Amino acid sequence: MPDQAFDHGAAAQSGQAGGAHTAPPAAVRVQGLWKRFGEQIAVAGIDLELPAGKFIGLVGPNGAGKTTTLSMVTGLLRPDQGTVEIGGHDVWRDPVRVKSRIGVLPEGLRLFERLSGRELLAYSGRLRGLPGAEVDKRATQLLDVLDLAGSQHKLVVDYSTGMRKKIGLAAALLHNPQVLFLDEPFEGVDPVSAQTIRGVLERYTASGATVIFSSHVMELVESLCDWVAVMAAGRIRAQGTLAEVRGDAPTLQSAFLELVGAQGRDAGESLDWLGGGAGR
Ligand SMILES: Nc1ncnc2c1ncn2[C@@H]1O[C@H](COP(=O)(O)OP(=O)(O)OP(=O)(O)O)[C@@H](O)[C@H]1O
Repeated sequence: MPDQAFDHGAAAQSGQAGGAHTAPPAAVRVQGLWKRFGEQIAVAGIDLELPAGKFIGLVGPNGAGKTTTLSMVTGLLRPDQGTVEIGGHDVWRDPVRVKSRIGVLPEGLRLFERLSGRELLAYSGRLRGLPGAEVDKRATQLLDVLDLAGSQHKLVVDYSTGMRKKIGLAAALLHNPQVLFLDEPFEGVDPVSAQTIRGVLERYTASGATVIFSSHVMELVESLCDWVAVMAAGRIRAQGTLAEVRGDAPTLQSAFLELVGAQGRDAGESLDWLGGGAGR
């Protein structure tokens, strides 16, 4: 069970007007977050209030600003402006406290390639301050559940894409964080491994923890998440429960296309050279 005191702090400090029983406490609170890279505004002053104990999807098209947002929220990239609180603590003012309570699986994860999977977990666990015997126990269970036990002594450099995601997930879960951030956790993962990852995450949220993951695969988000934030061109276009964001649309995919203004873009005449027969 994650350390609930942390989330209670969030409830107390998230300033929920109207008092008791109105909304679940915020796991993550983002206010006025901005990031610019030269001329490019990647994140344009977003506000987010992500409830605790939920499976949350941050969705948006390529270049929407999801990775930039998650990097700023998890203390990996300094915002130009704005604040981020996790469990009521400011990520940039109180980074050690916050980082001890979160797990992160970043995009383009860099791992220690010359360690075996088990050594990587042992190293991560000790870095997190866990006793050796506890690290061993947790690592054995995670390797087993994630179907990596047979490859635990293989070097990470020899792992496949899906195996890398799974060992990265194990490292992010080892210290039993209260909030887990995953950037595109299912990208490049086969259906069997995806199902395994999904099972682990569902079990984790069932204990009261929060998962926040980015994706552009709507079917996946629709089947996994109870809460969704839609991002496009650096802004949040909608946030709320799956039902609220979907509205009257038949699927999240169609609601999403409407929200990001991408409906009906087809190639028309512009790709008239493309195809088997004509013009050869
Ligand atoms: N380090 C950087 N330097 C310059 N521009 C950047 C940098 N990182 C991101 N950007 C730009 O910021 C915008 C948002 O990028 P970001 O990677 O956050 O989007 P995303 O929603 O994660 O996209 P995708 O789904 O394709 O991964 C893009 O226009 C991108 O080119």
